[in-house]
Amino acid sequence: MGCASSAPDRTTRGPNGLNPGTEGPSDAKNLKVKLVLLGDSGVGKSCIVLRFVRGQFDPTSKVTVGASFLSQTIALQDSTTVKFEIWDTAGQERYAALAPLYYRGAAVAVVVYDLTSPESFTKAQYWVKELQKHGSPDIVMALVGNKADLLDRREIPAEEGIEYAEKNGMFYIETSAKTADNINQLFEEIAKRLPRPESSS
Ligand SMILES: Nc1nc2c(ncn2[C@@H]2O[C@H](COP(=O)(O)OP(=O)(O)OP(=O)(O)O)[C@@H](O)[C@H]2O)c(=O)[nH]1
Repeated sequence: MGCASSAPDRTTRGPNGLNPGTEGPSDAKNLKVKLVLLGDSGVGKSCIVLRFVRGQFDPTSKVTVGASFLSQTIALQDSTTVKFEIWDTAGQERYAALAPLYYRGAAVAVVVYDLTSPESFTKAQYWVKELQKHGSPDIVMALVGNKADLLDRREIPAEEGIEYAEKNGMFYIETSAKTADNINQLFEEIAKRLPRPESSS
C-alpha cells in the first residue's frame, strides 16, 4: 500500500520546511495551499494523490512511512490557479503521533475512509474530531468515501457519509482512485471553497 511511494523523486520525509520545492507566496490569482490527507491505513490516500498528480494507479504499491509530499497545480475557470502542496500521512497506528506535524497550519484536510470498511469510517471520525480540536479554525475539510468502484462490497451507505459531513461542516464526495472517478472533482471542489486573499491590484 502507498501508491505515492512509487514516485520517489517528489517524495520527502518529515514536515521540516513545509513548502519543499515551492517558491513565492499566494496572491489573488495564484493560490498556494497546504493540504493534508488523513485516514486509516489502506483506505487509498496515496492512491488518490498519485491519481490526482500523475494520473496513475498502482495496485501493488507500498504502505506509506511517516508521510510523503507531492504538489499539483490546477487552473480554475476564472483563470486563477491553485497549487496544492499535499502531505500524504501514513495511516498506520504507529505513525498517529506524527499527524499534528502535518495538519498544523494546513488550509485543507482531506479525511479519507474506505466505504467497504466500517473501521475506517470510525477512524475518519476520530480524525475529524482531532482536526476540530487542533486544526486551523478556518480549515476546509472534505470527507472522502474511497473505493467507490467496489459497490458490491459497500458497508457505509452514502447517506451516512453525507449526514456526518453535513453535521461537521465538511463536504462529502465518493471517489475511486482505481477508476479515477471524482478524483479531479474532489480537488476542484476544495479549490472552490478556499478563502480568497484580497486582490492587491
Ligand atoms: N478497488 C480499489 N482499490 C483501491 C482504491 N484506492 C486504493 N486502493 C487499494 O487499496 C490499497 C491501499 O491503498 P493506499 O493508497 O496505499 O492506502 P493508504 O491510505 O495510503 O495507506 P497507508 O499508506 O498505510 O496510510 C492498495 O492495495 C490500493 O491498490 C480504489 O479506489 N479502489
